Amino acid sequence: MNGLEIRNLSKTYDGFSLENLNITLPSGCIMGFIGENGAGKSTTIKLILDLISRDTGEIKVLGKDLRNAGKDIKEHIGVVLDESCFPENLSQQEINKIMKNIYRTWDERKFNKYMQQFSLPLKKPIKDYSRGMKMKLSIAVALAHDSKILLLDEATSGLDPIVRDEILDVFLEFIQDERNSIFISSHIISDLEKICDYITFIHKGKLVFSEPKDDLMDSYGVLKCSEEEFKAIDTTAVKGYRKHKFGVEALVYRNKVKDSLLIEKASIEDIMLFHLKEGK
Ligand SMILES: Nc1ncnc2c1ncn2[C@@H]1O[C@H](COP(=O)(O)OP(=O)(O)OP(=O)(O)O)[C@@H](O)[C@H]1O
Repeated sequence: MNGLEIRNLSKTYDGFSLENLNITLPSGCIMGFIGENGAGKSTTIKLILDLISRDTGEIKVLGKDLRNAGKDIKEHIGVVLDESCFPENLSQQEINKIMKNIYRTWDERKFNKYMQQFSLPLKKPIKDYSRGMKMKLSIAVALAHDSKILLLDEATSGLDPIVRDEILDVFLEFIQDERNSIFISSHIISDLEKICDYITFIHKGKLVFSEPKDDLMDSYGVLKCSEEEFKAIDTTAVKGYRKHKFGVEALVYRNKVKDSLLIEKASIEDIMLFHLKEGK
């Protein structure tokens, strides 16, 4: 079964449209969701959760449309949005008590394990937490109710590199169970490159690509060459380029460029940035 399926999803706001989005996230996989500020990532995640209403299209989470799914399915969806939504005067242990009443699937032992692992204080009220501490609490809650899918909107922003690395390990551990999956938006593309199986890129509300990370990294390379060498290349081999003082840097399809030219590995960030420079 797929963790997430989106078919022909559209939503229009005054001055912005998310158009005809199609995404499939198989179980056992992590999908990174990337795009510039205002591309439509949070809108998509809110649409998936049915927090806002879609204009057209189909969305299935764990095989069900959340518009008419019962409470059961929601117990298995872990969500972290980019701001904390817990009452600020409560401590982690008070949150624990509340969650026990909200989720039949609440696993107190697991929650406490994460509280220890993330070094979160037992009694301090959340209002006195740092931003990173609030994020860690939200992630622990998302993981502690037998979630089968995590929907994460900028869940690691504001965390330092050491904590982020620790959280990425927690995510990798989570998908060891092949029934589980993760859909995560982030501007920290190097993090996504480390853990994701699929990368989905949207730009101005439109899907640019949604593909296995390894396919993207195998297909593209960064060519560094002189202007003369660049002019000699088949234009269909070039996805985007920039000129600088010493020549040209271009994102190219590896199999369309002759072997004698030096092609370096392209990062996901390169692939994203050069797609935006297409034809320039
Ligand atoms: N409730 C709303 N009413 C009108 N426009 C909205 C509303 N919510 C979002 N938008 C618009 O939708 C567009 C996409 O916003 P969204 O928050 O989905 O982007 P994003 O990709 O998550 O950006 P960021 O990386 O900055 O978080 C923006 O132009 C935003 O102004």
